Amino acid sequence: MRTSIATVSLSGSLTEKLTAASRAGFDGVEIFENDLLASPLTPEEIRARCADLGLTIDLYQPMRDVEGLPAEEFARAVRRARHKFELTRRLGADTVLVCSSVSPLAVDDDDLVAGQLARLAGAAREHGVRLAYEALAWGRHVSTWDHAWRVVRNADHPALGTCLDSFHILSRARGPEDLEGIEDIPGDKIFFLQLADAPLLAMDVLQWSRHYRCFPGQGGFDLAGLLRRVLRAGYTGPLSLEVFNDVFRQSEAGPTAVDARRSLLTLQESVGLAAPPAPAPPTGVAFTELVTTDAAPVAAVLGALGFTRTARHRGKPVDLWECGEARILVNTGPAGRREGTRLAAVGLESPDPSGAARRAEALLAPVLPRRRAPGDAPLEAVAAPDGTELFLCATGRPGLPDWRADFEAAQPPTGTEPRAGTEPGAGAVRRVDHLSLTQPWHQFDEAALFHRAVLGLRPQESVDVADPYGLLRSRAVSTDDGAVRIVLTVGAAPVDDTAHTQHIALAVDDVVAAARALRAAGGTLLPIPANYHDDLAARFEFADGELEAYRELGILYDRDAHGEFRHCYTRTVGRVFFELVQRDGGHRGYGAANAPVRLAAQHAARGLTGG
Ligand SMILES: O=C(O)c1ccc(O)c(O)c1
Ligand SMILES: [Mg+2]
Repeated sequence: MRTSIATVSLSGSLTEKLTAASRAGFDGVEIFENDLLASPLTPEEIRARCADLGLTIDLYQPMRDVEGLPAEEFARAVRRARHKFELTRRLGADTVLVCSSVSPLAVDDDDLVAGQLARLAGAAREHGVRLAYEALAWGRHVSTWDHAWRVVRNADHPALGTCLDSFHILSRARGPEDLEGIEDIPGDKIFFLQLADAPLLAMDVLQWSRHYRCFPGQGGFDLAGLLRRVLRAGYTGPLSLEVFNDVFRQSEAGPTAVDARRSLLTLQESVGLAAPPAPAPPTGVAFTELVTTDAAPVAAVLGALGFTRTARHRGKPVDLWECGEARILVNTGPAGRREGTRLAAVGLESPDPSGAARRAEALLAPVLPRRRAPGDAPLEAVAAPDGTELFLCATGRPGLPDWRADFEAAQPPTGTEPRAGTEPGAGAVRRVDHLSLTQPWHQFDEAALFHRAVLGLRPQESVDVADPYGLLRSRAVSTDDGAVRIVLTVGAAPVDDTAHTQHIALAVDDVVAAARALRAAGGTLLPIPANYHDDLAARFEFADGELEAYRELGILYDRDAHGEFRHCYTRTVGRVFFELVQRDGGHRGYGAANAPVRLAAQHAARGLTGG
């Protein structure tokens, strides 16, 4: 089916919006009135611009407060409407959207509304256009899809149909019973379908709609369920995104349009209207790559965590450090990169690297060159919205390129013995428990959708985390078995350095032993205030000596219905720090309850070191 996007969903000038919609692959646009009024282009020029860009204009909108009016008011409304109909014709569009009235003058009289809509439709037809009547969820008298449809049916005019808008429908639906009957509307009387999702918020519906709409799959509505009903009704018009969102209004139109199309493709896939290569969810973390201009502190932390440098890249200044199944690449080149230390790439074990890359490509993810340098193993890689490079790996799988082929065993440097003070095994790092990646503030919803749609990870609920200097939002995406867990985090505004951290959480069997071993090897743990442990003592019962060990080492504790979570943190190097995690009994969380204390402790630690 054809895809379309309302210009109100994108930022910038009308020209910028049209260009972004076209580049992202949309077939058409809805022109929002303000975008036209503010444009220096004539309607004919807008029409020509769209044609040049390969876009049709599928809708002009909105017309407001034109129905259910006293006679004199209605006569004025018809005059206004004729101007809009003519404009719509000049744009080369054939449909004008009419929102249900919010005017205090509007009368609660369905027959009057139907009669006036029929007269407006008659006038519209004289200009070669038709009217799509949409119930705003806050309409004065008409506020539900079935009410709008009843009026349209009773008006019985060929140039009058209804416009279904998923936000207005689903924001008011108490359950599937409120959607029953959509599939019985004659398909050719559904003149238009607007799609928007939204997070499930308990708030005034107008504010909710105007500020919090998001692209399908980024909120809590069952868009696929609604779309199936509309398709069953026989609707054949465009699938059009109409998203009012404060963040998108401030973000670059190009990436937003790509995010929008990815969302729509994923929705189309879920109802059988598109068939990108099937998802091949990752089965583990092959490696994490840190890029640093300051290798010594990174090596010191990794050494204290029990990692050993086992191999070096054949052609680049990249070291492989390993401990258990956890592998970390430390990249110290090329010179002139951004200062500091950051997590630049993640290798994900993929059951089908090329299939996963083809899916990513079909869902508009930037696919990176397979070889980064001559001689490198040809690895499939895509870029996440935040720029993190995601390599799709087949470690040790015969017949497929192995990233390790680029590495040769390192000569153990003299004097680096295995970490001092470790009883083998007790606190040893086993593997990566999770990665936590701070997203640019305007890409949080996009990131969650990307990881779900492109990688096949399942998003969990989003949680708010208080930071002393702001509020973070955090949302985990993971495989069902927990083999890959990524926590996406974002600050409420452009973030400072601390909020912009990334971290690697390492799974251990015994976090107390791991923390002691780290200290014995010269590592530093993030100190946690005594008040926190006093509070823990009041909330939980611990075995003798347990809490004392947590106090001493800065270990945090959490519990859910499934099990327990014990964790502590290293110092931060550049943007990166490490967490040691003991996850027992199938605990599903990430220590979100402890995050405010951790964030405050990190701010305090930064103050102390002045860095
Ligand atoms: O918020 C509004 O006014 C508005 C306008 C036009 C629409 O199609 C809509 O869904 C909402
Ligand atoms: Mg709408």
